Amino acid sequence: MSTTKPELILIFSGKRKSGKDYVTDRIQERLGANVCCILRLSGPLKEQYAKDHGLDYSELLGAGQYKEKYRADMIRWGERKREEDHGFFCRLAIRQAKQPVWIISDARRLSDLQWFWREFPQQCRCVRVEASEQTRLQRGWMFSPGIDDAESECGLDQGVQFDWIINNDGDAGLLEEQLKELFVLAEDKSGDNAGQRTLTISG
Ligand SMILES: Nc1ncnc2c1ncn2[C@@H]1O[C@H](COP(=O)(O)OP(=O)(O)OP(=O)(O)O)[C@@H](O)[C@H]1O
Ligand SMILES: C[C@@](O)(CCOP(=O)(O)O)CC(=O)O
Repeated sequence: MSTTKPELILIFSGKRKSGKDYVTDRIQERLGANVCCILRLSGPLKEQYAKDHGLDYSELLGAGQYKEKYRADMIRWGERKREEDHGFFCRLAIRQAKQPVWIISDARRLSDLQWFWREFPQQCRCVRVEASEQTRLQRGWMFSPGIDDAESECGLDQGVQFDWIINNDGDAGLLEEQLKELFVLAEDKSGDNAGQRTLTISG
């Protein structure tokens, strides 16, 4: 499979309604879509799941309640695919990526991180988005047994050395402050030295 080699990969994780999409959208707005793309591991998963089950793919991608009706079954469906091939969704997610900075907005499992670290040992940085339970409840989260206590939500609670932990309980100013270092790194990596080399993904 052919893609374009990135200069920096920011791998985001965080609990439901912590604000992964919100924070990564803000970063892309700041860096610009020519420099930074947002890649969702759940994108190809939801696309195929929607086709197989006659569902609305764009609704599954959104922040509303629609996807929550199907979440438990989507998790099981995706885990069956991952058991056969750990890198299955990672490879699909990066297919079209051309920008020097990639944001993976929804890592959930150590196997996702391991795949990226193996393929791109120099480029990966891990970012955790955190918000209190109270904030997440206000954003529409409700604890669901079998989801919030399972690997999909807890797989990266231990065993990862995060490069940044972003608290997303506060206002825009507080968020901006916490993203400063990350912007400096991304702007540095996407500057003059941002190469456009082609690489081959194995496996
Ligand atoms: N800092 C913030 N300020 C205002 N609204 C926010 C902020 N962070 C998140 N939100 C809002 O909270 C809701 C959930 O955020 P988001 O969809 O980014 O979370 P998520 O972690 O991607 O959630 P999930 O994985 O459950 O889909 C969205 O409606 C989003 O706009
Ligand atoms: C099925 C799944 O990909 C849903 C992710 O949805 P979202 O990122 O919370 O919108 C979660 C998983 O892969 O375990």
